[in-house]
Amino acid sequence: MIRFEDVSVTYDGAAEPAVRGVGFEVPEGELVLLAGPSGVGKSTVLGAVSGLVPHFTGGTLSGRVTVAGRDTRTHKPRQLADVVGTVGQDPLAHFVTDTVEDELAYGMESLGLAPEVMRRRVEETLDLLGLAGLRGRPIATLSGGQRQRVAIGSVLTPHPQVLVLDEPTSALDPAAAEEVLAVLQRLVHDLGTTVLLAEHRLERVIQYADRVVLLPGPGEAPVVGTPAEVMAVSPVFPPVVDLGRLAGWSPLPLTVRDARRRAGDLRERLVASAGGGSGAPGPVAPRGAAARRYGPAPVADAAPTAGAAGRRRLFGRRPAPTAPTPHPHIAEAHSLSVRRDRIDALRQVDLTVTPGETIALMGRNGAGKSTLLGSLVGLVAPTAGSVTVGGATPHRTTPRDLVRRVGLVPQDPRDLLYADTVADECAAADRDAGAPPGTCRTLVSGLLPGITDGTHPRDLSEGQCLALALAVVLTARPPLLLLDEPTRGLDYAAKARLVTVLRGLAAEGHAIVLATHDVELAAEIAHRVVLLAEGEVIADGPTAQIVVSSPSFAPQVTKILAPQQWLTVAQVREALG
Ligand SMILES: Nc1ncnc2c1ncn2[C@@H]1O[C@H](COP(=O)(O)OP(=O)(O)OP(=O)(O)O)[C@@H](O)[C@H]1O
Ligand SMILES: Nc1ncnc2c1ncn2[C@@H]1O[C@H](COP(=O)(O)OP(=O)(O)OP(=O)(O)O)[C@@H](O)[C@H]1O
Repeated sequence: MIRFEDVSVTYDGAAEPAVRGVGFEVPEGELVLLAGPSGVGKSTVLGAVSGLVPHFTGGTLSGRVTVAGRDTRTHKPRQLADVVGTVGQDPLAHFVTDTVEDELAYGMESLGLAPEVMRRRVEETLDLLGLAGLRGRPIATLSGGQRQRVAIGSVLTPHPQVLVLDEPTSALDPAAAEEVLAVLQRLVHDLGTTVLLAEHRLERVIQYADRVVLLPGPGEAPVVGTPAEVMAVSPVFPPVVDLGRLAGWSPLPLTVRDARRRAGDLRERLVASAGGGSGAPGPVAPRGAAARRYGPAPVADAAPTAGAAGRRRLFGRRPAPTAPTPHPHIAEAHSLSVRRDRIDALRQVDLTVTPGETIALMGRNGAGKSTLLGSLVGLVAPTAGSVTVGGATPHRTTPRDLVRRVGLVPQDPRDLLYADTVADECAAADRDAGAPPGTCRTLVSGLLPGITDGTHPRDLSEGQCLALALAVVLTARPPLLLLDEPTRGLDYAAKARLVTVLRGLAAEGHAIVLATHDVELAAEIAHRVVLLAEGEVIADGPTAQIVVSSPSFAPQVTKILAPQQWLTVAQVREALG
């Protein structure tokens, strides 16, 4: 159904092709996962299927791409629209109408479908994607995940033969991601739809893939095979594979279920090695007041078989006793309520943030995470209650004053980027922060190598764009750092580097609050998880305690090794010595 023959794409002005010598085929009725590191060319490959590359992006495409027999170089995207439905990485760029219902109908209207068919399919899709409650809402008022669901719904309604999806679950909460992937699988199985999907969070998608096309590195030819074959050699792999490699399991398990069946011996080895040694490198306990409140391991909940030393391994180092320095809270919210239009986005939220602690805000799409971050940075004013950051009231503080207290990397990192080149953006960030020249650029390269100075931020891949926005904000080293979904578009290696940078900042006393659906990231880095539901805080406590007890928010390693309570592969590796 989709065929690539020796395809190379070179963007205008680029010294090297973005992808080179790509050849693979996707048969009708298969779900194929396109995987590979950030910036390796996944979106470029997807764009070549829908015709956006090169018709909209410019550049030259050599070789041949055909979809349902049509050559995408000689057919413009509009001439492929009856066959291919595409969702890009930026849902906002995708929308043509103003409301949810209109958006779901738009693609069908352009294809001239009968009104009764349109009506039925809109209703079906609203139900399938859990959008019924939002049907009349203006798209501009939706949360990030709600928008992503609408974008996916709008390409499903015309029932295209081919779906091309770029990180379709990047803004979705874990349960919503599972629902969307189950819907896609049903289309593949029941209607014979062909799906080509790029995704970084392989732990979410690998079990749905019939085959994987891996782009291992820039300009390298793809590796094509079954998920198990490709995962055995891939430079990007989910925690379940990482754990399988560590434990020497063969064949490698790809799902939590398969791994659990193999995990008996590993659990025994972990019990046997729990006798001695030092603590494990989990989220390192914060200093000062936060350490007193959240650092010590939650002893009562620790694994019954692991003993005291083991418990220390599971939950991170017990903090060294510190003098009781009076650390003021860097941010506080008291009975904070925010009403947006007619929506109660936050209800009576109480939150304190202490220097040195890293907090993960988690919860369903639309739960109020971005609104809470927006309140802390003055973008959203409280309807009732109060919020302060560094003693100031954010929405009444001038931006100049506020940047010394708090920095936000927003859900769409492009909102932060204004300059025409990466170099100019970095120079401006250094100037604004009063940092030595080169500070921002060093951070960019440290997070994601391979970004060139002269590139226009608009032309960066999703992960590259995020790395730049992160670097711009990190250059100012704000005492309170807010990150909204900071791992979209980032591969596992870039995520690990981000974790290192953030741990360093936390160790120096910066407070970090991140809104994330990435349970693996929360397990790696957060001392504390605050769970929101419908604008209310429904849980607030040490990460291990909150995520272990939740089927939605538990990371893969926790699920595999339960009832022992491990969070990350790094902890297991350390424990095995
Ligand atoms: N329109 C464009 N003009 C110039 N260069 C571009 C353009 N689009 C992408 N690039 C470059 O091509 C390379 C591949 O980008 P692409 O977006 O295809 O990667 P990706 O694998 O999808 O990345 P990510 O995982 O971060 O989304 C990157 O180096 C990027 O900077
Ligand atoms: N500008 C706005 N006008 C009206 N309602 C809004 C606006 N922005 C957000 N909302 C609504 O407020 C609620 C909270 O949205 P918010 O963006 O804070 O959620 P979130 O937890 O960050 O979601 P996601 O995980 O999808 O990013 C949602 O119901 C959303 O639809």
